[in-house]
Amino acid sequence: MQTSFFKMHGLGNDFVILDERAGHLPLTPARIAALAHRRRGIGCDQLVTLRPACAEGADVFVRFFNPDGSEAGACGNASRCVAELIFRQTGNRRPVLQTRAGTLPARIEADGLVTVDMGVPRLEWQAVPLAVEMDTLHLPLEGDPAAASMGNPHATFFVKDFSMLSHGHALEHDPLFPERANIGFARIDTPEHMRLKVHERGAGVTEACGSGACAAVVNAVRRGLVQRRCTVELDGGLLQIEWVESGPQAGHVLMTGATATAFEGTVDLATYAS
Ligand SMILES: N[C@@H](CCC[C@H](N)C(=O)O)C(=O)O
Repeated sequence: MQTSFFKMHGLGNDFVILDERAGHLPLTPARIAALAHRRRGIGCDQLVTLRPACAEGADVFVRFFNPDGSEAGACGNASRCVAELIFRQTGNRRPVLQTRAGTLPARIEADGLVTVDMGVPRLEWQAVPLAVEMDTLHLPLEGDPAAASMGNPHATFFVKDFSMLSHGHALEHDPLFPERANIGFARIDTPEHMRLKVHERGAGVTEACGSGACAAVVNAVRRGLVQRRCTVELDGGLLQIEWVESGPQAGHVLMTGATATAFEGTVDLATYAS
């Protein structure tokens, strides 16, 4: 079964994008993991599928899968890549993406960067989710992280260096996080600039994590460490994040950055584990 795909990335956070708008593909967690494998498959941080939208005003329904086969409610960089793809296919500079985490309006900027409105962060312990009732601004873990949901669960540690990165896997699986969590390590350089590395749930350390950047800025603002507009420097490049204070988008988190297409191809799904 020959299926065409796009290979795109946002700051080196890379995606295989499969189009299911003309019919569902036989994708299982095992097949997704096989396709995402770096040596035996196409290789990606997330596999993304496009289906016809059913939410009013949305152009496409987007789903995100980690290389371990698990599904994520949100993926910021993949959302920006899909917005860019829809723009290329339709000329629409303001595509709207339906995701499990909500309907996300996007915008292709005049300079080619792509902005996605990631919606309003959820800060209640049940929404992250956390295992028991607690203050999401101070989790009872060594290093005093804060938690937030951007449609997927994040914990942010504020650090002086990145020596804790190797603890990412153990922290992802900490019993505090019943659905596991993406673990960010943020070094605050100035109130307008932070350096961030993220161990992603189901994927490991990636070159960039868009939802992780949004969560890090939200948590840093809550701690009084940065301004609501902040540049986040990831291994793969820069994201501009704004947690909007007032106006019609008040409370929403906007993320702007570059996207790129690496290549397009076809793959025979039948040759991958079902
Ligand atoms: N790369 C992402 C996040 C992908 C999903 C994440 N690993 C999860 O399981 O929640 C991004 O750019 O946001």
